[in-house]
Amino acid sequence: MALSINFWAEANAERGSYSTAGIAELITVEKKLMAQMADYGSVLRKKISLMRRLIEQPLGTEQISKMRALMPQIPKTEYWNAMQDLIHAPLAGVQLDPLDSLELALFAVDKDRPDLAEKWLSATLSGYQQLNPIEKELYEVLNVVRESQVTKLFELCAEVKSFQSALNRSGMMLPLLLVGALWQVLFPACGAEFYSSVHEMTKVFGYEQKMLQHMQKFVADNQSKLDFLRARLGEFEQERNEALHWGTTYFESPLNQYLLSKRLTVDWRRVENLMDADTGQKPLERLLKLRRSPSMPNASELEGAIDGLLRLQFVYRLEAKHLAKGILDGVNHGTHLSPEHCLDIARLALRDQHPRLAHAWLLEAKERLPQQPELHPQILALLVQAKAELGDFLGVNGTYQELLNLQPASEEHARNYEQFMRNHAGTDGLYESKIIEEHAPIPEDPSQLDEFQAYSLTCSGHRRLTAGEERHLRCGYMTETHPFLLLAPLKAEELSHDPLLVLYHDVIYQSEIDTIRKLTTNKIRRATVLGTKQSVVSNVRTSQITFIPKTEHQVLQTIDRRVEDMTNLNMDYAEDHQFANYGIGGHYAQHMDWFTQNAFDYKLVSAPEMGNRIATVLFYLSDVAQGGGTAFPHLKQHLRPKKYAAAFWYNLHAAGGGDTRTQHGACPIIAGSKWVQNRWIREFVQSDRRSCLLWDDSVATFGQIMELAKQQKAAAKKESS
Ligand SMILES: O=C(O)CCC(=O)C(=O)O
Ligand SMILES: [Fe+2]
Repeated sequence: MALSINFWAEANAERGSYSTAGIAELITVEKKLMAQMADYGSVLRKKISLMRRLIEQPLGTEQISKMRALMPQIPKTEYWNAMQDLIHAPLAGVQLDPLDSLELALFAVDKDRPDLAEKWLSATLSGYQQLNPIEKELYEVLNVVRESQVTKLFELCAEVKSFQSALNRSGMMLPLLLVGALWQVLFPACGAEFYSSVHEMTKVFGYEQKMLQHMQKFVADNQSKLDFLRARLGEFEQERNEALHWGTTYFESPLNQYLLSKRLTVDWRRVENLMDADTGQKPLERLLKLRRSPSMPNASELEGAIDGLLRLQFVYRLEAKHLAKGILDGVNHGTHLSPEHCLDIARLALRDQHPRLAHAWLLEAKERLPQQPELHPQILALLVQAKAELGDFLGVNGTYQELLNLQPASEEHARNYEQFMRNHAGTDGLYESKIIEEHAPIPEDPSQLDEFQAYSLTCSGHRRLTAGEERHLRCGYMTETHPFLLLAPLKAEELSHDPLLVLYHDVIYQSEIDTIRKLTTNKIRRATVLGTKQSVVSNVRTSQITFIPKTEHQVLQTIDRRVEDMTNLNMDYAEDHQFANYGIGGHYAQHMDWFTQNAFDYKLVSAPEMGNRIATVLFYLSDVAQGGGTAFPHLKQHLRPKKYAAAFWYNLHAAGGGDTRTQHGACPIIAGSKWVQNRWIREFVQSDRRSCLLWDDSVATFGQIMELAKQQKAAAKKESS
């Protein structure tokens, strides 16, 4: 262009006026000029077509696919390290593309650093605002950076920040949201069984919060995509309606021709690209990563949760109708169960030989049928089974009728009903109705109780000492075992004389508990019990435990000195400190702490040279909102967990044999979380502390015990005189 203007200027300057020759010359010049222009035009056309190709090209797909192919080759750790460094980098002087800043912001969100995420989101926004309109549109169409999304992310960061500070305030697990950096620490390799520990549950509860955020992001991304598509749809429809309205004259307008071709080329391509885009892929990947983490409860843990619920129901004789409304032992927890929940629980109850409980849950499921009518046949089919097991044959008959009315075409129901009628043909019971109680009646004669029943009834308070039996027990201050106790006597409450069971109050301090909580963080694992030949995970004991040697912290040695005062036993011969946490439904069924000969034979006992567990001291490191006591069925004692208290009992007879009357169990937790510490003191060498009897007092007759008491009394009298 510059060339042609100069040309004209030069021509005019030289000639000054237009002569014929001048005009002829001018025409030649004009021809040259035209040729130049044609050239220019072709250059321009080329440029335009190039630009069009550039614009119409599916944006960067080739490069993206090449990059994607390269991605797996990039060493992940280096990439993460680089990102890690970058998110902390100061912003001054850094001019990043908004896409890059957004990537860093998301990385920071992933690392639970909402503060850093906010910094990078601000950079994203300012970068975005500096884009020209075409670039902005490009970003929008590609759905990579949108102002509205960035704003939403800002809100998310603020939410995460307030959630974190709320957790800090409530003293719950602090690193709940620090998913990225603490991934390894938080996801122990053995996997966590969340129902067995509230501690674990608070952790996965935190992960669920993250999952919700990913889901929100997924919905938001797809929403933006749909919003864009819906807007285009509206525009296209409107243009088509106009065209239809005008008929063929519509295409006579070059403008309309242009609009239609533009739509069919560029606009539709954009729409296709967007429809084809993997919107929400990233949040989906993050969600999947969380869901696949070993901490996530799996089907067996779901069963464990139901198992825990059924245990609570059985042990505390709770009613399904209350449980389904969220009322646990009189306390309303504000939860409501659906027919499907009730059915799931009933199915497991039936499988685990709790037909009474199954029956009650099925009635609850039936009551709620309007919510999920499609479950009706399944409920009735299970009800038939439960009623049959409980001998309510008239009920079975009626339920079959209901089922056949509901699904008259079902050959299976007809076959089962026929079979049932054949089996019971001619029996009177078929027409007898039976009232089914949710819980079996409590036998009047305690000798009829099996061990689990006795333990359960002790937990629920149905089995306890009479006032007469309690009369002999004493409370008081203990000062004997150490001179120091004269200054700070131990508050002791006697719960049983023989075997000795004492509850000490205020024998551990909050500062010690705080240290213990720090020592046990991330160490607790699902507890096992001794099987016949090995230690096994079992529903008999659903807690999480860890052992810590006393050398690990001064506080453990201080506690042991106190235990020595409480028991007058030599703490050199004690096992490592055991800490346990029980979650909702968590329990430890009736057991004895002492080892059987079998356990010694199979070498299941650690440090067997120290002998058997002569005594136990059980510290309560927390209160428990509901349930979670320690039940001694033989002693008819139920100890409510009381923070700072500790129970002490001898496990062995004075002659060394295991005392079966020390059988005890940790009652299931209804609500709350229970922390305890076990000190298991071994038999060797305690002879100077608790003298061994030469005769076996475990098989002593009443007469022998009376004789012994008499001798001891006489000896004491002699000593004091
Ligand atoms: O947690 C309790 O109440 C009892 C625990 C217990 O008996 C044990 O760990 O051996
Ligand atoms: Fe125990």
